[in-house]
Amino acid sequence: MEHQWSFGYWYENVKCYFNTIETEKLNIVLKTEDLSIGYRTKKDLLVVAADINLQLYEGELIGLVGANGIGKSTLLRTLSGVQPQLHGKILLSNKKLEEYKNLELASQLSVVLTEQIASKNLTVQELVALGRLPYTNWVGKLAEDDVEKVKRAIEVTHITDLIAKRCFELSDGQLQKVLIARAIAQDTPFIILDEPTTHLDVYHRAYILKLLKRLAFETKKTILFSTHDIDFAIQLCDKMMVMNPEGFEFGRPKELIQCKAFSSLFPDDLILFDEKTGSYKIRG
Ligand SMILES: Nc1ncnc2c1ncn2[C@@H]1O[C@H](COP(=O)(O)OP(=O)(O)OP(=O)(O)O)[C@@H](O)[C@H]1O
Repeated sequence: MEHQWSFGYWYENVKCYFNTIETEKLNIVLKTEDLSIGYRTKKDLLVVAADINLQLYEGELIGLVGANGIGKSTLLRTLSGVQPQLHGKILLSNKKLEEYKNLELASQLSVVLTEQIASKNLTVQELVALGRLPYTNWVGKLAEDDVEKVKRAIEVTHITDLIAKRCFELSDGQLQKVLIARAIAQDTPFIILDEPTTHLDVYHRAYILKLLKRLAFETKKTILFSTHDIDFAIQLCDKMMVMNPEGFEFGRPKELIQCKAFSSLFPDDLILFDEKTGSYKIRG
């Protein structure tokens, strides 16, 4: 097993872990210490991944990639507090995740997961406005600033023509954009999205990922998303996390290409990673 030196820790299961010096000036938004994720039933324990030591900084767009079933959703659900960790610590803005009260957490972290939403009877406008709930008074009345944030989120996600529709009337791709709009309206320092581009056409995949990139850069938000669009993620992300059966690799896309993180992600009988273009090609 190879080891990688990073911030004074040896990570047993990490082949490549890069965290370049300039990011040390920025605030750490999320930190995990010896995190294990998975599922506990009465009889069994399924450890999906262990020894996850991560530091995510403000203003970073981070893409999480890996093969089907490797544990991306499990990790994102654990980091969002939707399911408990098996072991280790998750610190969000220096405070343990489990110590947050619901409303306080909702002002720090917005989440777009793949689960079906319960509120499909709401109109698009109403669903996006729910993003402001952590900030409104007890009757849920929106102030001028809330209305402006909802309007802006609707505009930047290109869903203005959908606002009067009820959510059950939307296509999967349209609903995906609406959920992203709700997260943007929530205006939190940290955003987690599980496969935000799955149902989108190629133009809107690029559009949404560029929007997330701009949002991270301009508003210093930390945005972590999982994706199977590895090529786009390589082009746009500041950092990437590659999950594989041996553990994970973390760093800038260029650094990960150099340490062959993408080349060894899938069996090479069908596809090969082209380091020059940063994309997969079908074997001839
Ligand atoms: N509720 C659950 N209970 C038990 N095991 C689960 C549960 N949900 C997922 N798993 C298992 O955990 C592992 C990781 O699943 P997960 O959904 O996190 O993978 P993923 O990387 O998001 O996959 P995909 O790319 O296919 O969406 C898989 O082996 C899966 O079978």
